[in-house]
Amino acid sequence: MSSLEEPMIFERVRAANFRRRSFTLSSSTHRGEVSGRILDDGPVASQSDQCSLNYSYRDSMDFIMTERDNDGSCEGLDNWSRQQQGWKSSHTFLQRSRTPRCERNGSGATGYGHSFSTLSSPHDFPVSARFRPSARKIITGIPKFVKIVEVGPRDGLQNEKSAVPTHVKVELIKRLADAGLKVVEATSFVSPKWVPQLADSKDVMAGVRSLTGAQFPVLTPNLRGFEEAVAAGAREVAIFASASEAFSKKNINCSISDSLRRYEIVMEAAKRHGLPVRGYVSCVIACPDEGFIAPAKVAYVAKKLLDMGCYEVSLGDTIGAGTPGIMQNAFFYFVIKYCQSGHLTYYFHQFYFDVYAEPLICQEMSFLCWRL
Ligand SMILES: CC(C)(COP(=O)([O-])OP(=O)([O-])OC[C@H]1O[C@@H](n2cnc3c(N)ncnc32)[C@H](O)[C@@H]1OP(=O)([O-])[O-])[C@@H](O)C(=O)NCCC(=O)NCCSC(=O)C[C@@](C)(O)CC(=O)[O-]
Repeated sequence: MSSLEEPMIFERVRAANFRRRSFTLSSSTHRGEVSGRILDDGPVASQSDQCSLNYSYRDSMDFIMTERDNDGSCEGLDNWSRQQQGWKSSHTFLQRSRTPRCERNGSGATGYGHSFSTLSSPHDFPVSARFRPSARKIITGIPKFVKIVEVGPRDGLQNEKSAVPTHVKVELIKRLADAGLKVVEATSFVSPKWVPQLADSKDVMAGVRSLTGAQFPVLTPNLRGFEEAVAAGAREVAIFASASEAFSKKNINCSISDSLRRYEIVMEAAKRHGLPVRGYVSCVIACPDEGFIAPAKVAYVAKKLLDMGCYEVSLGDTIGAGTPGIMQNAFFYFVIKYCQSGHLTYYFHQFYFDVYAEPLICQEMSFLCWRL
């Protein structure tokens, strides 16, 4: 067991904070309503299946099920991806408000401090009988331990309106590590035109390079970022793709497929340097522009990242759209099914906790759901 895999008493977390409460999720965009309860010991209790989905979510699932290759590869996903080009969910969000978490000079954006109505989603669509046992197994099989990846110094500070002085960032990182966090994402080596808040990444790394007892991965969007990160002393990097085309373009100014090609190059360089690479997939449940994202798209991008060599892929619920129902139903089963050899984590934001578990943990963090 590595130092990252610290046991955490999950039952205690649940018992202390998951309050029983009722909720109703409804949508005016389609005649759907999903209702249920968040239970102390499990997620959604019931669903009223009145959803009328006007795109073939089930069909896409079946397609992938049948197209999966005998050797376990996911050529079927590639086929599906090609066939679905231009696919758009006809669903839209009902958003009570959408307030970008940051003002940026450029158009790069991932910070969506959302507060929106949760709707019945394609992910809430009841899974067919043959999926059910595995889905249950996934839910009951988690987790023996929890891995926390603290991303505040990076994801948090990238959204600050005013510049945080470098020494304050370094002190924050030190204190987070002192508090026992074993992985603290320190900064990003991205374009300062896009994220001016993290323009001091080299100096931040200089301040934390000598720290021991924790890992300090950094985000690298391209080869240039990777090389600068290595020169600054980074010993682990992360690459970040998206399951949403719109988000990919807004965040890193390229399509999903271009980003994957770019990351292949970063990965090759990382292998030469012997550096571990973590992967992110943003918008795994929903995108602020595209609406709900098909799990197949998520599976496709996650698998690509794992295949190219990421030791772990974090599934980013970027705008906090995940609900217990979504988790219980097709979504994770589906993604896991096609990333069988991989290691997946669930990346959620404080929003999730606010809604479902009180601000138990007041940091954005990744949550180790299961090990495959
Ligand atoms: C990817 C690019 C660079 C493409 O940006 P671009 O404008 O398409 O690329 P470019 O190659 O034309 O470069 C533009 C300028 O940036 C420079 N440049 C180019 N690369 C670098 C670099 N590495 N470091 C420093 N500078 C760089 C480059 O030299 C050039 O400078 P100029 O010639 O105009 O003076 C840009 O879009 C970018 O930096 N985006 C980063 C956006 C970002 O950091 N978003 C937040 C992180 S992702 C996230 O938060 C999601 C996550 C991980 O938390 C999970 C979740 O919640 O979903």
